[in-house]
Amino acid sequence: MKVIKTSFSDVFIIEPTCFVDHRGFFMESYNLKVFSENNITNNFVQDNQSLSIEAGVIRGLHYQLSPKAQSKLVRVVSGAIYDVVVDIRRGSSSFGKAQGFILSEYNQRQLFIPKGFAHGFCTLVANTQVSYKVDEYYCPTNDRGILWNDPSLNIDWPISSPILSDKDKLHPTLEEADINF
Ligand SMILES: Cc1cn([C@H]2C[C@H](O)[C@@H](COP(=O)(O)OP(=O)(O)O[C@H]3O[C@@H](C)C(=O)[C@@H](O)[C@H]3O)O2)c(=O)[nH]c1=O
Repeated sequence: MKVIKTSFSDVFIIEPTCFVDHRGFFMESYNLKVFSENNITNNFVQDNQSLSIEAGVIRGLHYQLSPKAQSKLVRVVSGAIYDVVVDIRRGSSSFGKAQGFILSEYNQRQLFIPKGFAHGFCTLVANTQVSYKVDEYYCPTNDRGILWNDPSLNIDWPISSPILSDKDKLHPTLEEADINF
């Protein structure tokens, strides 16, 4: 299992070692010891999974307000996504900066996202299932979002007319958003 740095000092790509044989493959999708050795010491308390039936579904950009902020460990069980993080920590030198990563069933890459980032993804193929661990329980009253196509974020989404939830159509821009980290 490799832990790879990104342009954000505390966002990491995790690359599990995949053992392939004539039956298929085996991999460890999570290993507490490896994470601890890399100073990722979150206590994950909930596992989530979503299915998006179509390519071109965007979910996000989501976060939970402090004290219910969540770190996330995201992976793709089937299909592929363009996974995006946005630094929303006021005072951070990278506040408002976004970065995207391809996670897929083929590269088996995972993304570790610390508290203080908004998260969203676009499905690149039909029937994409995303699974992720979080280190704080879902809290609807602290659930917040930022508009997926906020022009200030310059996110290079692979699609211009995505399929969105009603909730995700109505989020504010980062400038207007309710943020406290
Ligand atoms: C996120 C979540 C939702 N729900 C419920 C609320 C709602 O009725 C239904 C669907 O919720 P949503 O529309 O928010 O699901 P979705 O748009 O898939 O939300 C997810 O998007 C990605 C990008 C993330 O980063 C996740 O943390 C999460 O916010 O599931 C839970 O019960 N527990 C949870 O942890």
